[in-house]
Amino acid sequence: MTAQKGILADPGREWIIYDVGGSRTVRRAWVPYFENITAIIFLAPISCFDERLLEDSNVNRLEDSVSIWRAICSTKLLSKTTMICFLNKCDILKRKLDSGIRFKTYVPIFGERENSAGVVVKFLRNRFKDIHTKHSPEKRNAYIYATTVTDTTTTAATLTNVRDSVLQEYLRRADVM
Ligand SMILES: Nc1nc2c(ncn2[C@@H]2O[C@H](COP(=O)(O)OP(=O)(O)OP(=O)(O)O)[C@@H](O)[C@H]2O)c(=O)[nH]1
Repeated sequence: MTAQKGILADPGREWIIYDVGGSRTVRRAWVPYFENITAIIFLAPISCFDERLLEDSNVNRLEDSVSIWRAICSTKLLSKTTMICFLNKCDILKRKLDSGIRFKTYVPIFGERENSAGVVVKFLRNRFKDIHTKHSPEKRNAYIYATTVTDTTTTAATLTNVRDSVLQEYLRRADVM
């Protein structure tokens, strides 16, 4: 795990940003170390729907992201943490779908829906949201964004929304307590 101090769309206020990539085992192992953190931004690379993990060729990469998201959402230590999910690499997803690769070949429950980026993103947004609702130990909101983080202009706008969502959630909880 690498840690980096940074400013997240909020001059004057520091955030500690942790990058917790790595192998499948490492990705799951960090969860208990994040008790009491304010928010998690989970990046799910949704363009990987037709790829398999390097470390385990039996596992689809999108399904791996779904299962880690489920594990994070259901972790009791993180029950007060605001969950933010970036459905990332939308540009690569669009390129793949436009080239004729069928999403339903890899995700059969997608069924006969239209094979377009908009429809796939909507489907995945609902899937990630449903998992969050079903598995959260306590009632809370999830903030799910479709992103292409290499597009720095739209990502700056998304991060401003994220900051506002985190603040609103923080204030809402302070009010409730
Ligand atoms: N086109 C595109 N490239 C991206 C996007 N997000 C990250 N990348 C690139 O993808 C490469 C891998 O970066 P990450 O995805 O952050 O790294 P990672 O988590 O170790 O790798 P993955 O498991 O492949 O996601 C880098 O070259 C990034 O610049 C995106 O939304 N669109």
